[in-house]
Amino acid sequence: MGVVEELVAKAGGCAVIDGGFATQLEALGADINDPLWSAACLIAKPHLVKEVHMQYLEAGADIIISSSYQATIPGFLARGMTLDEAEGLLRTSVKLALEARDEFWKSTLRKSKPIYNRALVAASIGSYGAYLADGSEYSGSYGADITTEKLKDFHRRRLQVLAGAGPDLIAFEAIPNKMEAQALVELLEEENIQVPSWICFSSVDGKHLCSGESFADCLQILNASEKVSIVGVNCTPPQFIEGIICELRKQTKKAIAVYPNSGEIWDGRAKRWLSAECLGHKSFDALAKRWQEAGATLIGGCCRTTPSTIRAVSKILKGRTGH
Ligand SMILES: C[S+](C)CC[C@H](N)C(=O)O
Ligand SMILES: N[C@@H](CCS)C(=O)O
Ligand SMILES: [Zn+2]
Repeated sequence: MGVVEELVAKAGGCAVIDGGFATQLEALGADINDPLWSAACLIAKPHLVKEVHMQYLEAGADIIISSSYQATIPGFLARGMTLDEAEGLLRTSVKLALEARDEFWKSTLRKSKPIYNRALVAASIGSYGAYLADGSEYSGSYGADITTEKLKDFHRRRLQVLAGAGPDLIAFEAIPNKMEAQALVELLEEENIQVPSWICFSSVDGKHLCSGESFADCLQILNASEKVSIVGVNCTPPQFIEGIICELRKQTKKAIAVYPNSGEIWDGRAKRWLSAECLGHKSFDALAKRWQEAGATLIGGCCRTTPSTIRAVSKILKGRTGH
């Protein structure tokens, strides 16, 4: 059994992923209005990065995702760093998550009735659109010049460095189009990455990827790869998740991960969240139960969800929680 299957089994059939990372850094006072977004904290506020990981572990997350979503080598070079420094910061993102996991696990083992699982650390890799810092992870429009080869070149070194930093998983997050899915699958093969991966898409209509392309077409690409253990969606409004799980279930036998955002909408130009009516009478955790029943085995939250959200999700999915 692989590490993920083992964790899912230990968690009683559904593992809990953490919640919004960048937005929780912001809630703790970090300024992430920056082209590097949350990765700016790797330079300026690494202690806050670790604190957010700790908050999600305490809330009951079985999987924590590193702070590297928008941490890229070209992004750090544009900040005036050397290549060594840029690669060092990528490693630091994984190191901070591993340290938080290990410290939290050690403290848990000292308790007489441990209620937690030893969490896994997923190294985050955001899309090319995240690096562009213009909200294009929600449009999937990368322009006519972008090719699969260019996307592979963009992702290659970061993937090598993060995979070598000792995470349990690689989490490709908010992938908005089919070309990028193809590039990632080819890259995992070319680099012969041994760390299991998930590829999660973003959607703004609940029926297609953000680009308008079909889940069925993308799943065909992912199904052909043994390097991709888990498929799913993240940073997508919660009201669309149940329908997407049903669609994914038809298209794949791989495990399904879902970690939607709060339903608020990101204004990529103004760089702020706009409120939206979306949950109706249902709470996020009540929806999480339905996502489990629909067939997702890894469930958490993305932007604007918080440790309280994850505590409630953990409680409803496992009947137990942190404090
Ligand atoms: C998931 S979105 C809210 C991330 C932020 C975006 N890449 C930006 O920098 O504007
Ligand atoms: N893991 C990232 C995803 C952003 S869409 C975060 O939560 O900040
Ligand atoms: Zn998000």
